[in-house]
Amino acid sequence: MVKETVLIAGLGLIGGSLALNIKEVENVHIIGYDANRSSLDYCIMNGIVDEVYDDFAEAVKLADICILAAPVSITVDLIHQLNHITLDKELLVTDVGSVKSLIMEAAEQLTSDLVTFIGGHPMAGSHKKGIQAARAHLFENAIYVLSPTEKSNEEQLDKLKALLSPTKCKFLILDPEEHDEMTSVISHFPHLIASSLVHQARNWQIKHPYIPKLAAGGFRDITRIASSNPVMWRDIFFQNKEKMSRLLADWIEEMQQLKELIDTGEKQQIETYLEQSRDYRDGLDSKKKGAILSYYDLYVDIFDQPGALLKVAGLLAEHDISINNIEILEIREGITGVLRLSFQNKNDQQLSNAILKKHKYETLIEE
Ligand SMILES: NC(=O)c1ccc[n+]([C@@H]2O[C@H](COP(=O)([O-])OP(=O)(O)OC[C@H]3O[C@@H](n4cnc5c(N)ncnc54)[C@H](O)[C@@H]3O)[C@@H](O)[C@H]2O)c1
Ligand SMILES: O=C(O)C(=O)C[C@]1(C(=O)O)C=C[C@@H](O)C=C1
Repeated sequence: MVKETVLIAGLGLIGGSLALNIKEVENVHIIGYDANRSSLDYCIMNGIVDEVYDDFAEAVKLADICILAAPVSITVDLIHQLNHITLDKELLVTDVGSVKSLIMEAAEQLTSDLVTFIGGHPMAGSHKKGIQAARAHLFENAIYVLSPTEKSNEEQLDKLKALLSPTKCKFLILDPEEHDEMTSVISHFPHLIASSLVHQARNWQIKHPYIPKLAAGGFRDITRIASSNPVMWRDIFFQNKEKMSRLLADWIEEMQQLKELIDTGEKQQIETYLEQSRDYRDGLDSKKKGAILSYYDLYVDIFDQPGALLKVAGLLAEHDISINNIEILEIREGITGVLRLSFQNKNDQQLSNAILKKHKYETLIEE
């Protein structure tokens, strides 16, 4: 079987994580392109790709499949560049951009008969950036949106799905406009709000220098994503500008209504508002509904002792249980803190609960 060459253009968190998965596919030669030389060196040193190039045109001429994994504005530029590169074989191009419309518009302007584009977006990531943050398991069970074009056919779509199959993603075909509206609500706008909450705290810190010390689990949970990559998010906000602006207008109106309820002391209405929000949020996590990817969580009380976390992880490792994520929700000196352990399946969650209980840990299972 002839080896296919896959080019990943942009070897950061997402491009690097995809490379780690595509390595599992047989008969694939992975080449990488990035504007940052140290990312390319890191990829070679760690065997993430087979070869690297610092010239896009040179690399793309060698490729059968090209995955564009740079920030969205750069992805648009790279698609435009494809029109000025002379190819001598067919090329299937996809991307991973968080906003689809402008990327798909650029793809429609591709002139070569040899080039076919299928849009893509894995609905998983993190607030970290760069190749060092790349992880093979990043996409497990996540939705992977694919947006075929008029020119693309089923065979090409299947080829792409096969290439991405080690990610263990669930593929979902979406129209770009629909995609951008939904992601603006569930991904892009929440990032803006998280950042605005951090700004608000920073402004109040002028009056109350002690504010950061009071920031406990709640503030940390809701603002984690404010630590994300500013360049990437700036690009996302502007590529999805109209939808962001509309959501901001809706949000301002809703905040105005809430202000009035608070100002006029409408306790019952505020309680109802909170109840409705809690019920919808809890429903999103429901494993039966499967609306949001949720892990099987187990909460464990631990004391602030050296090695407490290692001890819990060690006990589970002895039983070959793999933990998907560990998060310290809150820990203060000398008192109990809470560890949130997330597992991929119910069996691991239940088994871990039994093991930790046997070792006298206080646990709580999230059903
Ligand atoms: N981070 C997430 O949670 C997430 C999730 C899904 C999709 N995405 C999308 O994935 C894409 C990449 O995001 P990321 O999180 O991997 O960012 P990242 O910053 O970790 O990686 C981006 C990479 O692109 C490279 N790059 C920048 N300019 C370039 C250029 N001109 N030519 C070549 N390479 C260039 C950077 O050097 C870097 O290695 C974005 O389009 C983003 O919208 C991000
Ligand atoms: O987990 C995170 O930190 C993310 O922000 C991931 C996240 C999101 O959920 O909004 C971010 C951007 C994407 O395009 C897809 C996923």
